[in-house]
Amino acid sequence: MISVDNLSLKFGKRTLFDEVNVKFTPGNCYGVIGANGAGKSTFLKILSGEIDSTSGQISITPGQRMAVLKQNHFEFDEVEVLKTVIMGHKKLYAIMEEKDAIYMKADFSEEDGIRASELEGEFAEMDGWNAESDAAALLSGLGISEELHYEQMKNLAGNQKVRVLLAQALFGNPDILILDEPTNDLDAETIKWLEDFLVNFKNLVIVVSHDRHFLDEVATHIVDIDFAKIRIYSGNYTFWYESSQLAAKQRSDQNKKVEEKRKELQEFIMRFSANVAKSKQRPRERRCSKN
Ligand SMILES: Nc1ncnc2c1ncn2[C@@H]1O[C@H](COP(=O)(O)OP(=O)(O)OP(=O)(O)O)[C@@H](O)[C@H]1O
Repeated sequence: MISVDNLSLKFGKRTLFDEVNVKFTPGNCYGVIGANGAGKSTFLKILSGEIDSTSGQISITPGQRMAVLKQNHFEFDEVEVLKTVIMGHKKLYAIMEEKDAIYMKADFSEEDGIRASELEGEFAEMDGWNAESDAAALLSGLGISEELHYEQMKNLAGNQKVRVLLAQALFGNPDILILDEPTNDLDAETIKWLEDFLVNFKNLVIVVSHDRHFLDEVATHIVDIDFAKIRIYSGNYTFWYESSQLAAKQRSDQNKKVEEKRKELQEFIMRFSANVAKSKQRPRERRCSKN
């Protein structure tokens, strides 16, 4: 779970977020929407710890692993594709590296043996033996064919890199998945694959997307960023849109009624004032006629 308490962010004189209080709970997929420049990407960066808020607090359930779709397409240029995906699970990857370094040693000591067996235990617990096949399955699902799995990232086209980085974020069943515009550069078939993946994903997802159809398919809740406030609504995008249209219509009908009443009252006051003025004039007219 992620809990956001009294979060504010200011850039110079501009307040991007003002005293935001929201909670994101496991099992839900939150689709983040808002006008261009409302602060969607910035909000995800605060949640993932990439940038700090001006005030307030973000609390994440201890021990939960967060995976974030990387935006820098060149970060892993010198790394093999399959390895890039596995690197998405930092702890598992660190264990693999340490294990390999020990086995490469020419002078393998008793301590090395003890450490290696500890690492093997942790590796097995994390389902490490399936890491490569899981990573390969994700890549294939995202349209990266097997002959590219052992290529370096720099040899891939831009739209292929995006898919590998997406596989990296999805790898290893993270507790919290943060995705900013994941459908960019994906074809319709791959978007469908991602929709199915997210619908079946049991943990917490927070996703920014301009793709309304995608949000309709995956979102269980809508997070609306508007005028420095953040509100969460249950339901997918269409449900949110129709509810907000209905609410806007109800507000507009209500405003019309209030305006009609105000006009009626104004007319009444004018008529009343005119009558009072007339009645004040009459005795004077009478007095004038006597003289
Ligand atoms: N480091 C920064 N310093 C100053 N202003 C910033 C900084 N980062 C972001 N902003 C501003 O904050 C606002 C929100 O940016 P952000 O990218 O989060 O919006 P967004 O809702 O994701 O927009 P879009 O839909 O266009 O991607 C923008 O006006 C942006 O220029």
